[in-house]
Amino acid sequence: MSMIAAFYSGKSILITGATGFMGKVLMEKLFRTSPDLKVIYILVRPKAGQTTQQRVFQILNSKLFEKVKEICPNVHEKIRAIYADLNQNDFAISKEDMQELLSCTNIVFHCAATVRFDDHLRHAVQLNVTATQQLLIMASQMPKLEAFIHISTAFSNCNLTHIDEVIYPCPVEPKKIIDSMEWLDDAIIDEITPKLIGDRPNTYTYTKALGEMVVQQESRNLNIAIIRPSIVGATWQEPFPGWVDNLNGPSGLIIAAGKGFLRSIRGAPMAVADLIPVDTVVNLTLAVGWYTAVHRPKSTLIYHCTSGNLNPCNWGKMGFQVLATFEKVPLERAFRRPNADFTANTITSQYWNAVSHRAPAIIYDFYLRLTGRKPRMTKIMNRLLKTVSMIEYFVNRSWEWSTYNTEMLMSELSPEDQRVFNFDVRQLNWLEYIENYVLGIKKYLLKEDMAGIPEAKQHLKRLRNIHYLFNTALFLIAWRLLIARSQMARNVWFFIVSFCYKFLSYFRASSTLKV
Ligand SMILES: CCCCCCCCCCCCCCCCCCCC(=O)SCCNC(=O)CCNC(=O)[C@H](O)C(C)(C)COP(=O)(O)OP(=O)(O)OC[C@H]1O[C@@H](n2cnc3c(N)ncnc32)[C@H](O)[C@@H]1OP(=O)(O)O
Ligand SMILES: NC(=O)C1=CN([C@@H]2O[C@H](COP(=O)(O)OP(=O)(O)OC[C@H]3O[C@@H](n4cnc5c(N)ncnc54)[C@H](OP(=O)(O)O)[C@@H]3O)[C@@H](O)[C@H]2O)C=CC1
Repeated sequence: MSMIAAFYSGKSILITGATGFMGKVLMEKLFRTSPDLKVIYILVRPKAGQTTQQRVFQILNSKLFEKVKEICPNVHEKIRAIYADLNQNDFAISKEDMQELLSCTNIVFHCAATVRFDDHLRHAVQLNVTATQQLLIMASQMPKLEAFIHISTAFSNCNLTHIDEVIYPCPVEPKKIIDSMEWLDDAIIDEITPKLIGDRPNTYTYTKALGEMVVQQESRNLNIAIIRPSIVGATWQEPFPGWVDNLNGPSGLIIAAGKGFLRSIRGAPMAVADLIPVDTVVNLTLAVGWYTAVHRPKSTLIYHCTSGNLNPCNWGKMGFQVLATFEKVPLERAFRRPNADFTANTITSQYWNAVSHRAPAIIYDFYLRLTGRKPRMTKIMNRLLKTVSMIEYFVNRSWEWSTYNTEMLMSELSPEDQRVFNFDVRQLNWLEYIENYVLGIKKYLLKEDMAGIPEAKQHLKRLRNIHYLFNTALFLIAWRLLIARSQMARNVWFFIVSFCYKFLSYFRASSTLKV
């Protein structure tokens, strides 16, 4: 019997960010392994025209929850969706709901965050810092609380190269930042943002670091742990391999490469691609919840959920395997044949941006205009290049995260728990994982039918022929222009033509002689 699964039985669990990528997988695993848990409270806001109930209904009826519904048929009754907006005071939770949350919750998993790299500092502070502070204040009023697990990111200290499982202070106190966001106007915040984030690349990593400081400062006598995952990718094993449902991290760029939009990224092929499957993060999170509640460590422990130091993969290898998979299972309606690379040189990268990204987009838009349609490729390409510029920081460097606490926890688990809540990334086969990731993107994210693969391959063949035709035409035009303008080119042309003529005459003469 799994001790961790048994621990969650009968428990009331509060999850923030349950509608997000990680939150959904966390809920799924909890229901699948501990179907006897009492209730999962989730804080949900209405979104995109859907009420909170409709959103929950959609999640429970998704492919991800298929297995859960077999194991725990009354899963609908065990989820309590509570209307909440983490940007509001007291999260806009009603008095009755708040009372229930405060009096019943045993474990809190705080996953909600804004993960946008370009979010305005005010908004990123509100969600990643102030909301964390408010949730901790709420947690301190929960008499039955056994553990509070905060999800941070391994990149909260990405300004360092070696990162230990400790909280590193930021120069300005989070409380001062929170206060200042209340009275500074947007223009001033824009001006001071680069100074505040310092040598971090964006507001996301900065506010996640502030969030950790808040956790430390507001911890009081709570049992708290922090988990720092690196770049979270599709599922490795559970509930099935390759599940993913959003464009964050590598997923959007893998699609862009598969569709043939993305041809080159300025990145170091040998830099460590510190990906971590989402089910691995969730397994560690649940194990940490159990350990924190049962063993009550004296201080707040931080757990790095990373792959680089135990089982490293690099960007070059990852890119190669992504392309190899697209050879076998191409995406439908690609713009060009998938062919992308990491290039460490800035000038080469700018060259490829002009030749392989911008120029084809301009040419295609020109073609759309000619055929009476609305141009759109330049806009798509600008968006893609913006995304690429934002991730460049992360694909040009390698980090070393110590994993002392994570390894300690692994050794504390029973063999059964090590199997059911496996977070040993040393067992991961990267080539297999990346292939499943790419297949998962095709199936679960793009919802493409596998029956369409032959047609997708035919389409790629047509694109290859168009590519050859286009290049030949381009060469001939360039050559024609060159010989019209340069005596030297004309001489070379004359030399080649007369050489071919002589060769053919000699060949014809020798074959006549033989007869
Ligand atoms: C060479 C071989 C190639 C093989 C592929 C290999 C890929 C390697 C990639 C490496 C990736 C490395 C990533 C490192 C990240 C490390 C960071 C630390 C990890 C974390 O802790 S947090 C999780 C990461 N967070 C994110 O990924 C969020 C990033 N997204 C953003 O910040 C914003 O969305 C972005 C990119 C700034 C765009 O903003 P904006 O222009 O305002 O656009 P919208 O967000 O409103 O979206 C508009 C439109 O674009 C679609 N979209 C959104 N994100 C992506 C994306 N990543 N890729 C492609 N398309 C994206 C979105 O759905 C919208 O579409 P519509 O159709 O609805 O308009
Ligand atoms: N994905 C990754 O690569 C990594 C993620 N992390 C961390 O993991 C955690 C989960 O990330 P992930 O699941 O990928 O992120 P998602 O963007 O998929 O999910 C974010 C969640 O936060 C919720 N949320 C955001 N704003 C509000 C709000 N105002 N009120 C209520 N809920 C809100 C979202 O709700 P809604 O659906 O309504 O928008 C969603 O459920 C985050 O803390 C992130 O920093 C760490 C490392 C890497």
